[in-house]
Amino acid sequence: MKVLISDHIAEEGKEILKAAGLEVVEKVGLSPEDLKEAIADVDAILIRSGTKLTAEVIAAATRLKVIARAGTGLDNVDIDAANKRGIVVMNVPGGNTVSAAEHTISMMLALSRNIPQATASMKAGKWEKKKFLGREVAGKTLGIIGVGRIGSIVADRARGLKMKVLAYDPYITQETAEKLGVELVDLDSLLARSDYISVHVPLTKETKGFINRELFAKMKDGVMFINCARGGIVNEEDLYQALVSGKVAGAALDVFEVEPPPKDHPLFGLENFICTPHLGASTREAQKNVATAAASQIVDYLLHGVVRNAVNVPSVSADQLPRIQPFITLGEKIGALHTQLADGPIEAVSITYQGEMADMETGPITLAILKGILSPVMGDEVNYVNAPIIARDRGIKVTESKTATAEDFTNLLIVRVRYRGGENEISGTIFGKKEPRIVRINDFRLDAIPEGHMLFIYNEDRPGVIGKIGITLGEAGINISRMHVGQEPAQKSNIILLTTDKSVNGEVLERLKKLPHVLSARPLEL
Ligand SMILES: NC(=O)C1=CN([C@@H]2O[C@H](COP(=O)(O)OP(=O)(O)OC[C@H]3O[C@@H](n4cnc5c(N)ncnc54)[C@H](O)[C@@H]3O)[C@@H](O)[C@H]2O)C=CC1
Ligand SMILES: O=C(O)CCC(=O)C(=O)O
Repeated sequence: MKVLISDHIAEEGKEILKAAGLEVVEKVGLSPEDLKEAIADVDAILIRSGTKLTAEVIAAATRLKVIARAGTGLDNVDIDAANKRGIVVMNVPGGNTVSAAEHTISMMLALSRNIPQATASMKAGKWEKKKFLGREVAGKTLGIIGVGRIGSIVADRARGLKMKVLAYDPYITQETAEKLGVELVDLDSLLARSDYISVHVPLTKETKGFINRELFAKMKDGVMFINCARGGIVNEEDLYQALVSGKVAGAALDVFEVEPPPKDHPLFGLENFICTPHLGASTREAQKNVATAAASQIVDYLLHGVVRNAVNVPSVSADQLPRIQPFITLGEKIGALHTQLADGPIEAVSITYQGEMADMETGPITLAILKGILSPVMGDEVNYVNAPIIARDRGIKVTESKTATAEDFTNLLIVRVRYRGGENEISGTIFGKKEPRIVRINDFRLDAIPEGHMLFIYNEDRPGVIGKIGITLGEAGINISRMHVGQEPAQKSNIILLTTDKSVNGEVLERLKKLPHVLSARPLEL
């Protein structure tokens, strides 16, 4: 499988991809047309903020399965277009948080002490000591808009600098604010009371153009303003006016509405404006973190089907992942088994998580079950992203429930499927730490490893049936590697699950079906 790297990514990330046996193609700085060509035959793309994955580019990516962002923001990716194509979009939230927060603090201090301006002045041969009179941050008030991952680290560092920190974030609780040592206030109070204001919200429909003329007017005279979050949150024209009028004494931007901004951007002409070219995450540490995490996520998804940090699929947290991964495999196998056992189109799926599973993140397991159900019919067209959409479009009703106890097992996954004309129930568990087992099919108890070419036989419980099946397969040169027999004494019937070295079909299958006391035989691929 092939991975396209279209932005500058730390070497450590590339090494992870190569070590996993993936072909790595590196093409940085492509035009949209060249990107469309380069993305056409890759299975994954690894990007930062430079690559614009528009709907048009995504439409050209006929093999693409995963977009991984070595960083947080995904505003350069058309996620709706990816959803429609069943492409998993992943990011690495948190990997560059400290770097972005430190950059914000650097911007605040650089603004306060005129460091960029003084550097430029000295390099121009001047010694303008008087001109660059600064201000201390100690004892001043910093207003943080959006106290998530980055905003809260900025708050922590600012408190270390002896600043008073106000926060506006309608989505955090008073308790969280207290833990962070910030005073949670409404937006107007923050604007009116802060000497410095720093924005740390995501760019959304709600926050686009959020910091505008009206808000600047409500700020303290001589406030200093910093945006290291996303361009577009601040109206750049309104910021320009506020800087020219002196309402805002200084502003620092790391991010712009259009990146890179036009060379003649009006803000560049202002002495009290400083900027960096989206450098918040550009540290060795952050780049190593995000590149290795994004690369591992690509490997996990392409090679093991495990989704981490996906924005369009419920993610599994890193601490839950080792626990949940075997259940994802089990869920997918049970789903695929159901479709192959159903004698008509599937109408409803009812999933019960029992025992220790009940307190896991079960969302990804449900997705895996749906993917398993749809895969035998749709092949590669279905994945963890589009499985619930396809299921819904096909009128498959999905319900989930959880119970803390699980009969004789520590964990039990019970999937009941109603198809037109009947119902089947399959239960599975994980033995040890990661061995998936099918432990019940309808009323039959068994202990089957769900993998490879299998044969499902339903027969009357009479002596000699198993021997005849073995002989029939042996004569056809088919080797049996495992056999599981489940008994239903009340009905005097058995099910036999065989694992074979080849798939069983055609004439051999017909001969098996005609054996005395064999009621049905069907091949399964798991
Ligand atoms: N300059 C750079 O290189 C980097 C920039 N970023 C950007 O930094 C920003 C923050 O990132 P994180 O802290 O990781 O995000 P986060 O999701 O952890 O935090 C965002 C916070 O904003 C709050 N929020 C959302 N809408 C709001 C609104 N209308 N008003 C007030 N608060 C609101 C949320 O409740 C949340 O607490 C994002 O825009 C991200 O794209 C992230 C990494 C590097
Ligand atoms: O990759 C970068 O340099 C930008 C990082 C960023 O903005 C993000 O992670 O959201």
